[in-house]
Amino acid sequence: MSGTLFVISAASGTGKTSLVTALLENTDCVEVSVSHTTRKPRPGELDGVHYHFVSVEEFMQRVGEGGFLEHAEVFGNYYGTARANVEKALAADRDVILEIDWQGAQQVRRQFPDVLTVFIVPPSRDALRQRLQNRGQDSDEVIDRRLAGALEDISHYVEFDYLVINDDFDTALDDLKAVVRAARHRQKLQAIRHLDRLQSLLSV
Ligand SMILES: Nc1ncnc2c1ncn2[C@@H]1O[C@H](COP(=O)(O)OP(=O)(O)OP(=O)(O)O)[C@@H](O)[C@H]1O
Ligand SMILES: Nc1nc2c(ncn2[C@@H]2O[C@H](COP(=O)(O)O)[C@@H](O)[C@H]2O)c(=O)[nH]1
Repeated sequence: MSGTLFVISAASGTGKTSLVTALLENTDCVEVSVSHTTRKPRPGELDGVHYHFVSVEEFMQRVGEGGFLEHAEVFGNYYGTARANVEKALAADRDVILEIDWQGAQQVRRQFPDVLTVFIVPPSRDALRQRLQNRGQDSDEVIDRRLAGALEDISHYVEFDYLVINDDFDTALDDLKAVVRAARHRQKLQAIRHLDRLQSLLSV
């Protein structure tokens, strides 16, 4: 495998989907893995695009078959990353982004020691609440539950390789792009891609 695997995590509402969407618009050779979830679609969410929306029975069957690279329960719903698509993309030298929570990130780290993990940090609790409210897709009860979960999410920041503060959107996007660019220059990957050049430079 020579593509780079990225995990991008954040407390719900911080802006990771917005940042990843903007990143994909002008970055080649990177794709985002579409997760499976038992959560019901929000208005405007499409099956196969935002998530693969499945029943609890179907989800559990896939778990039993070992079809998920990682899976977790978040806010009372199940979420998981299909193993096959990720492994295929990495083998084709494509970078893959997993937008998953800290529980999933822990599982991925154990299987892919070279994974690069990024935690997106909101500017403040008030800003996070405002973003969840402005998004207008969750009831007040769900927003309260997501804010309560945010503290647990944020307490895991120490486990991540990079922290990006999403206060000003464009600054955060630039920071995320810089992480992706730097990852592509890691010695281990560059040595594989430029082996002929390196051998020729070193030949006597
Ligand atoms: N830097 C920013 N400043 C202000 N608003 C922002 C910023 N980044 C994102 N938002 C807005 O915050 C809301 C939440 O963003 P988004 O849905 O991308 O969050 P998320 O982290 O992916 O949440 P979830 O995990 O619940 O899917 C959206 O309405 C988005 O437009
Ligand atoms: N462990 C995983 N977590 C996932 C996955 N897909 C999404 N998520 C996380 O769930 C919450 C809530 O997402 P929402 O779309 O319902 O707001 C958020 O933290 C996501 O990062 C996954 O495949 N595995």
